[in-house]
This record gives sequence, C-alpha cells and structure tokens, in this order.
Amino acid sequence: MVAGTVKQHVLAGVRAAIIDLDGTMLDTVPDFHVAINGMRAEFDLAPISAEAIKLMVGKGSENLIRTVLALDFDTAGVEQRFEQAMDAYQRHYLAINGQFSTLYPDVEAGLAAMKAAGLRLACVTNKPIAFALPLLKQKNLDGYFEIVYGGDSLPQKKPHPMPLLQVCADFDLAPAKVVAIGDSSNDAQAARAAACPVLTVPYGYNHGHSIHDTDSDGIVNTLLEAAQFISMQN
Ligand SMILES: O=C(O)COP(=O)(O)O
Ligand SMILES: [Mg+2]
Repeated sequence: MVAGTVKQHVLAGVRAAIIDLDGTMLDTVPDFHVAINGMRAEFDLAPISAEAIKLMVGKGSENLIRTVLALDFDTAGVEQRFEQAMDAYQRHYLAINGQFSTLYPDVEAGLAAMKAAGLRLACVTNKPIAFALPLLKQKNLDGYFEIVYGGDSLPQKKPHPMPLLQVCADFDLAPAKVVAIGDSSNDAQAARAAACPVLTVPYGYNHGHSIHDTDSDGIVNTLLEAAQFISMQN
C-alpha cells in the first residue's frame, strides 16, 4: 500500500479519532536522545546516536530503558540498574521535555480540520502521562483533545487494545466509529484488536520496519490528509 492510499469505506460513519503522539504529531527523538544520553552519562556509559534511539521508541519508557541498558549489560545487569536508570531518565526527560521536539507538517491543520468536521479527539500514547500532558500543552495541542491516555494511565498499553477501547467507552461510540491514527505497528495492532479502523503515517518510528509492511486501512501522508479522507466519507 502506498502513501495516500486508503480503504475509504472503513471511514464511513467515523465520529472520533484517536491520535498517537510520538512519531505522529511530534518528532520527539531529539528529546529522547538528550534524556537517554543524560542517563547514560550518570552510569559512565558512552552516548548513543539518535538513529539508534529511533529504533527503540514505541513501547513505552520501561521497554526503552531496558533496551538501552541491554546494549551494555546482561539481563541480570539490566535489572540491577533498572530502577536507578529509570529515575535518572525521567529526571533528564522532564528537564528538557519538548525543548528539542518539533511538530510534523500539517499536524495543527489536520487536528483543526478534524474538529471542524465534528470529530471528537483523543490522544493515546505509550509515553508516560507525566511527559505527555506538559508536552501537548507546550506545543499548543492540548486544546484539541477531550481525553489523553499515557502508557501508564491504564493497566495495559498499546499494542494492547485497552486504551483504545477505553476511549470508545468514554465517547460511547462503537469501535467501528473511532479511527486510530499512528506511526507504528503498536498503533495498528491495538486498533485491529479493538476493531477500530486504522490509518498510519509513513514519517515516524516503526522499529526500523517500513510502515508499508504494517497491516492498516491506509497510509496518509499527513494528519491533514487523514482529515480529508475522513471528511469525504462523512
Ligand atoms: O513513548 C513511546 O514509547 C511511544 O509513544 P507513542 O505511543 O506516542 O508513539
Ligand atoms: Mg508513535
């Protein structure tokens, strides 16, 4: 499936959208890069590249920290240092949250177009909620969302369907009426498991895999293009 190709019939009747954060609205890898290397410096570990970190983002902070530590330590070594590393990482991340991150093209225009089309909006991210809320506010995106769930807001995070199903319940809408939009297989798998239609963007982080290999209902170049496809069917 090429970018800009969408199975448009699945968007008929859509009343709400669930938007992912990292890799979909904001290019946050530069923030991750600074925070991870700040943590690594405290452990006397050499800095790693932003490209390496890009491959590790998507499955929440715990997974990220374990993956980063595993570059230098065996499983027991990772677990021994995990708690201290998480503390250091969170401290570094909160100190710079948003400072090096940028919006992708047409994010605001896309969210505004979805709102104008009468869609209700939720943000579901695997980022901890304590990082996600101030970041959305700083980038002037918070006003678009009625609901924000972070990776630690509920007992399960994406690719589990729980946060998506929770949004459907909150909005009192059947999953078929709530489209999920994200940059990675986590978003697509969560949506498939929840029975929500799902669109992906090709510019984010997908664990080093092409988004074209991820099962979705279509790839959109921007959130604005997503809004246009949804509007055409409603
Ligand atoms: O922080 C992560 O692991 C990824 O966050 P996302 O779900 O917003 O892409
Ligand atoms: Mg993402």
